[in-house]
Amino acid sequence: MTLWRMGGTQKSYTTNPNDYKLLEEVGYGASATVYRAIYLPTNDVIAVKSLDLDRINSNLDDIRREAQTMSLIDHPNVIRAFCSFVVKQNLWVVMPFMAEGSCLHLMKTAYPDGFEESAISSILKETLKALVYLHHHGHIHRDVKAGNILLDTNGVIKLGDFGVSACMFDRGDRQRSRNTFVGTPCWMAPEVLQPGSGYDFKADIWSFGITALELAHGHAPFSKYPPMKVLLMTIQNAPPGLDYDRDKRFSKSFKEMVAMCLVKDQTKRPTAEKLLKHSFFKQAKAPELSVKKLFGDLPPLWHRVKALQLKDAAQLALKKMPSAEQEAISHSEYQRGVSAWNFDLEELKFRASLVQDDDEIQDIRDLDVNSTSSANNEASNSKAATIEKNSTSEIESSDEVVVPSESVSNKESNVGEIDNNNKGSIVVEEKSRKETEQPQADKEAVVAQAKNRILTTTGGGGRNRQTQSGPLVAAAVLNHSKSDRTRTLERSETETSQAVDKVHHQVRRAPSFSGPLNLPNRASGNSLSAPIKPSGGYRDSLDDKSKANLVQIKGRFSVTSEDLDLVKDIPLCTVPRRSPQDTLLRKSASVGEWIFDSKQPTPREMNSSSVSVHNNLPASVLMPHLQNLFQQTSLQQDLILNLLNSLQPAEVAAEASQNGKLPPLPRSSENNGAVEISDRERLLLTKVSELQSRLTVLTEELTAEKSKYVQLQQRVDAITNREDSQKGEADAS
Ligand SMILES: Nc1ncnc2c1ncn2[C@@H]1O[C@H](COP(=O)(O)OP(=O)(O)OP(=O)(O)O)[C@@H](O)[C@H]1O
Repeated sequence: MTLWRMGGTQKSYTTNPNDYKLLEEVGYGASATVYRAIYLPTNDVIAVKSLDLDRINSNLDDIRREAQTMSLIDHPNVIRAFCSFVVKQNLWVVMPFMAEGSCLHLMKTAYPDGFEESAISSILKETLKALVYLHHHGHIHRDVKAGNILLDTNGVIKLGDFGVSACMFDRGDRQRSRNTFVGTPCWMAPEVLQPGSGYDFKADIWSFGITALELAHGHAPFSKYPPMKVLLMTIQNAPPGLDYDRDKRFSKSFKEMVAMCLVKDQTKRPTAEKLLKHSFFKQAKAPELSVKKLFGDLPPLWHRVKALQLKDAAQLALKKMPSAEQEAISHSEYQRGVSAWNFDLEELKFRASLVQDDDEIQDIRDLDVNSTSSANNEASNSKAATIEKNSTSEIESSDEVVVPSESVSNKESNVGEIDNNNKGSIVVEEKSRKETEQPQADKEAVVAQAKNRILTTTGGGGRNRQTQSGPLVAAAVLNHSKSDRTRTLERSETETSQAVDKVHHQVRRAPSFSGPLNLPNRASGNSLSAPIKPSGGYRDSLDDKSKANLVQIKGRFSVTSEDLDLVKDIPLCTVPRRSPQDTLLRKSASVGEWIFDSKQPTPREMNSSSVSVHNNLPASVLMPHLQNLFQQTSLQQDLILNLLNSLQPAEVAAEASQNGKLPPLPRSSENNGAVEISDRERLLLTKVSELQSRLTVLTEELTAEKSKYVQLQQRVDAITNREDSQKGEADAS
């Protein structure tokens, strides 16, 4: 039996599981369940964190090395492990019991809209002290968030969960600047997403800023979105912050402090030490004055946890209900943006089924851009202009799914067909890829790699099942354990994530990525080819060019399809042409009315020989392309028709007389116009074939002339040679 001494005190704990009596569950994370427990030899109340080793992908050497480093930690604001040992397939980590749980639990229980500023300043100050200490000792925490800020009944605040912490000063294969991608998406700094660029302790400052927003609003920015979306938002959007107008209840110094943390350029973020000197923290009260009162009237932690679990379970059940019922019941939830994400799920599912890997990210990019607030640069962030709520509300009210079309000729013809009131219909937006691709090339690479990282979790190293023989901070064993998550405190996030994961199911099987991520260091070669739109407000942010490219807007959907390249490869004969009559009748119709119209002929119903050219493509892939092409052709037809109709007869007659006596375009009634246009088309075709015949004849004549010329040249050469030889003979004689 091994005895371990608590840092700074004389208390010792054994590694014999029989000395511990587990009581209630007081928390659960991605890979662990935390219990209130009694240490029987002394009757001390402690916490035991039980980690499922099956879910920990880190090898034991890493754990041990981390544990050794972490065992040196001794700070009043940093939770540390007393000891740890293996029990069956679990690793038990013994640590002090923080009777009020985490700030996240507290907010979920009683402060859904966040804490008041005095409590926030105290909580953040204590957390920052922990970071100063950790950074000073060469540690990056990498998982700073409200869920890891623990409170006890006396108002003591400790930063816990070193599951993903890293030691910067380690030797060997470790680097000063980390290159592993670990953390919780909402709290992750942009540079953490940069492949290969590495990050340092400033990543914790970003997470600290996000945590500040979390405590202020009751949730982290973007927390309702699936992880991949959060990653993209973090990269693309202006940093979130406190809004000067909307967050009136918070002081200027709080807003400034947050803005200082949430600067995308990590070099411009202050160190923890410097940040601690900010006026916001100077004013902070002692936690026992400002924090203790937060949980005065609340039931014991384990009751709260139980209630939260039940609530989560109920929400989960609600989400499994059929959508109609769900929509009726969860109106308030809809307003929070959860259902808004679900709203176009089928749409996304449809798209996910037909597009390769990269397209799914484009969906999100498009939605991201649409959701971005007017805050557009970091300078604005320094003024603490928040985009977080803006983006949320934008997305809540936004169902855009963007369908890009590369048919330039379609552009103007449909501009202005805007119906903003028609929720759920489709926007077809023309985009010049060149415009967006070039300036965003780097970002694309980053996003692609980030995406690949998300979708490919690290494999674990060899896993031994030996008893740990040294003091081990809970954190140490959590490293690399975040990939296969079934439970997380933020269940709603998980559910959202699951919903989106469902969408991505046909593209690849990915685990739920809510909560901390542990992702491979190396990006795969699967690069992202689609452009990223620059940040900006949703529809208002469309620049003039984009507006000019807009084919049609209906409702909040902005549906893009990158698939028209594929369409180009499909023979035109596979596309059923609508009658001109149909064209006239339908030219104002929403694309959305037909593009997913089940009555449209399926590829099988079309010319089977043509389709067989693409028989390696499944119908689900082919169908939308054909529909797109169908649409394209129809729109082009409409455009030609409109142009022809707009021509004056005199002009047409003049043109006709100049160019080959085509009959003038008849000004006809709506009824017979289509037939007359058809005649004209036929005549034009005849004219073209005539010209082609003439061209052929002329080409033949030219060829004949050329051969004549060659023959003549040969004869001239022969004569010249003969003359030369005769002259030579004469000279010789
Ligand atoms: N010492 C403790 N005393 C009381 N409650 C605790 C303690 N440690 C953790 N908890 C509770 O358990 C929850 C989960 O713990 P922890 O964050 O360590 O698990 P995890 O698997 O690392 O979670 P995640 O990785 O999702 O953050 C915490 O959010 C907190 O509410």
